[in-house]
Formats: sequence, structure tokens, C-alpha cells
Amino acid sequence: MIAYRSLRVALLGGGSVGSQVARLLIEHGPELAQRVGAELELVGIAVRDVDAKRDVELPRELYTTDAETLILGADVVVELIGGLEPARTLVLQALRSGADVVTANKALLATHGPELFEAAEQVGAQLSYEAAVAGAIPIIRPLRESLAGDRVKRILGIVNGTTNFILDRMDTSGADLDDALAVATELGYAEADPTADIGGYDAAQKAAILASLAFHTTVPIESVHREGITSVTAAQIESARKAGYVVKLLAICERLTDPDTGEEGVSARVYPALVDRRHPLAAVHGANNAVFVEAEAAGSLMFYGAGAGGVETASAVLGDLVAVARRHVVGGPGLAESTHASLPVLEIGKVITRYAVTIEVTDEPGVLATVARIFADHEVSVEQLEQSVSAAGTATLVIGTHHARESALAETVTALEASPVVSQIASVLRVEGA
Ligand SMILES: NC(=O)c1ccc[n+]([C@@H]2O[C@H](COP(=O)([O-])OP(=O)(O)OC[C@H]3O[C@@H](n4cnc5c(N)ncnc54)[C@H](O)[C@@H]3O)[C@@H](O)[C@H]2O)c1
Ligand SMILES: N[C@@H](CCO)C(=O)O
Ligand code: NA
Repeated sequence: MIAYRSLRVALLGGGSVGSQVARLLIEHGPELAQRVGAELELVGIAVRDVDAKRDVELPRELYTTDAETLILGADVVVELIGGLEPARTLVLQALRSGADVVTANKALLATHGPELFEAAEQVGAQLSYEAAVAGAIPIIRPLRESLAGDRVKRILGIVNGTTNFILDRMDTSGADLDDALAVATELGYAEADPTADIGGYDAAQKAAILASLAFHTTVPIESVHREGITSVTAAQIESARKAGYVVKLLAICERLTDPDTGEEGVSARVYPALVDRRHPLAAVHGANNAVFVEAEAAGSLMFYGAGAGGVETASAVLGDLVAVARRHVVGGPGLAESTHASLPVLEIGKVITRYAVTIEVTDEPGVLATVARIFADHEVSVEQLEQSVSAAGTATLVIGTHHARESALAETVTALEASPVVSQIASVLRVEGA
């Protein structure tokens, strides 16, 4: 029998993820000890209510409501409370005491990441967060370690399971947003208040985390352009399907050249976009997540799987826990967050992508020429045009553009709206993944 030293693990939060982390830590204790070279001793679980009813049965004496005392003397603190406070204060306390911290808290990292990483670096502790983006899917460690020698050009992520479920349901059944959301709620994917998911806030937090890591640059959550799925209609999805596209809520992190200065910058943005049905991201169904990474040398890589779920997310948390525990055994400082590139984060107007614009026009001679002139006047080049006669005297035009600057497209749309030949702009969607 090998006599291992023991590492004290304090768990903050015993909910969906926390309870599974605790269960697996207890059940797989001996095996994990061998992998780490030290025993992982779960010293307690901080919760709001010790007597709350729980799905996972664990020894009652593990529970406490006193998180501050629990973290004293811990070697590793696992934060699974969620939200900004008290999570921020507790994580800072833990790091300043020299403990390593593992968290799944995307809101905390996207909002207070720099402060927390600095606190960790000051004492040589490590802050790990694989579970914060795309749950069980390994994406943080691949970006941080496997691709550390490469140059990431672009990340296209389906990082919110609830909205992917809703859009997929709309695509496969023809349902409208409200009906698909109702199914997502019934099946337990969507929260009672679905704003964070359908408003794109959750995906924007993940975009900020991914962009910071991929581009070695601090990307504040405020600089992430965010549009949710609330205005996506069944009609948009239907016409996308007919044209060979699917609508996906994408978190996009991209290295690009500032069109005004010629200097390198980055963009982080979240919006529903058209994706070609032949693109690997189009095959991501239900509540699954996938992150498509394009790197200079590695080419295209896709990371796919369960982006949420208590036990699935616990897998990522335990992976981090084993890694930081090994470091405790071996010694040496934790891996600091790299922000050396410090690239400017460019506003949405400077992004260059493709667009599909659907407009309703009066069906008269010269209308097409007028519309084409508006695009040309704003230097937006038309790649494809499809016309169908919708009702007497009106026609629907679906115009696909070549790559164009977002600000030029916005000006084109404003000019179209003001034109007497245009009765309505039915839809403007970006086309991504090409
Ligand atoms: N559930 C998922 O599928 C999933 C996926 C990825 C990431 N995450 C992240 O994991 C974290 C935890 O999520 P969850 O779904 O397990 O949450 P949950 O609501 O199920 O659990 C939260 C736990 O924290 C405890 N808690 C709340 N306030 C507290 C306080 N002030 N002091 C002590 N304990 C307190 C609660 O008692 C509960 O045990 C969040 O950051 C979440 O974003 C969750
Ligand atoms: N609400 C999130 C959970 C994981 O962050 C989702 O739907 O993907
Ligand atoms: Na992950």
C-alpha cells in the first residue's frame, strides 16, 4: 500500500455540478490518488442550505454554510456556486491564501478574469476553468496548451446548448421560437428565466473567455458584440433551409486587420448566423455544443460534445482538479494567463463578413436596378440574387453579398429602408463559416 500525502479539497456549491464532483471524487478516490500521487480529501461542501433536498446522497457532515472557514487551509478550492458574488470574494481569498482554484463560472471569468488571474500569478497559484466553456468538451486546455505553439485565426463556437436546441427544433419541425422555447423549458434545457441563453449573454461570456485565451489578449465582456436569437423567425429558418443553410447562434472570435489603420486586431461577437449545411457545425444538433477552431498551422479542428449537464460538466472540473493537484505534488508555480499580445478589440462596424438580405419591393421596372445601385453606392458587392413574386405588385429579393464591411452593410440597409421601392427589410443575417 502506497502512503500518499493528502491534499485538502474544499468544494463551494453542491448543486447540479458540485454534487456530481463530490460523488465522483468519493467514488473514484483511490484511482484519482494514483493518478495524482496524492490523496484528494474532500474537506467539505459549502451550500446555502445544509438541509436542502438533494438528488445525490452524500455524508451530511460534509455540508456547511460557512464557505469562508471551509477554504482556510485548503490546497485546492473548487468554486461551483456560480454568479459574481460571493464567488469572486471567495475565489480571491482562496488564491491569495496560495490555494489553486478550479471553477466552472463563466460569468465570473468574463467579468473579473484579469483581477483573478493577477491574484493567482502573484502567489504562483493556478486558476483553471475548463468547465466554464462548453462544459465537458475539452477546449480550454487545447487552446492553452496543445495550440500554444500555433496561431489561432478564428473560432466559431456553438457554445450554448439551449439556443442550439431551440434553433434545431425550429429547423427540424418548423416550430416558431416560442413553441421551441416551451419544449426546451419542458425538457429542462432552458431555465425558468431564459434571458441569459436566448439573449446571447451566456454565449458572449464564453466568447470573451475564448477570445482572451486564443489571442493572448484581455477581451472584456463589454467589448463582445451580442445579439441573441429572440428575433429569429420560422420564416427565416425556412428560407435558410431552402437555400442550403441552417441558422446557428455562433460565438465568433477572430483575428482581423483593422480596415482603417491596417493594424492587427481581434473581434469577439455573438449572433445568429447562416451556416452552410455542409459545414461541420451544421451537424451539431439538439443541446450539443461544438467549437470549430481554425489555426494557421493546424488547420481546422472541431471539438464536439455535451456543453452542459451536471455529471458531464463535473468531468471537466475533475480533469482540472487532477491537473492542479499534480502540480501541488510536483511543485512550481501555476500556469499564468498569457495576455502578452494585447491586441485591440475591434468594434462590430470593422468586421468583414458576408450577408443575406431579404427585402420586399414593389414589382415594377427599374426596381432591381435601384436596389443594385444602393448596394454599389455603399461598396457592398452582390454575389447572388434571387427574386420571387410574393403578392400582386410585390416581389421578394434575397441578396447574398460578397465579403463586406459591417458598417457598409449597415449603411446599405439604412438606405434601402429609406428607398420608396422597398416596402420592408424582412431579414438581415450574416453568413459565416466560409
Ligand atoms: N449545470 C450545468 O450544466 C453547467 C454547465 C457548465 C457550467 N456550469 C457552471 O457551474 C456553476 C454551478 O452550476 P450549477 O448548475 O451546479 O448550479 P446550482 O444552482 O445547481 O448549484 C449552486 C450551488 O451553490 C450553492 N450556493 C449558492 N449560493 C451560495 C452561497 N452564497 N454560499 C455557499 N453556497 C452557495 C447552492 O446551495 C448550490 O449548492 C455555475 O457557475 C454554472 O455556470 C454549469
Ligand atoms: N445555459 C447553458 C449551460 C452551460 O453554460 C447552455 O444552455 O448551454
Ligand atoms: Na470545456
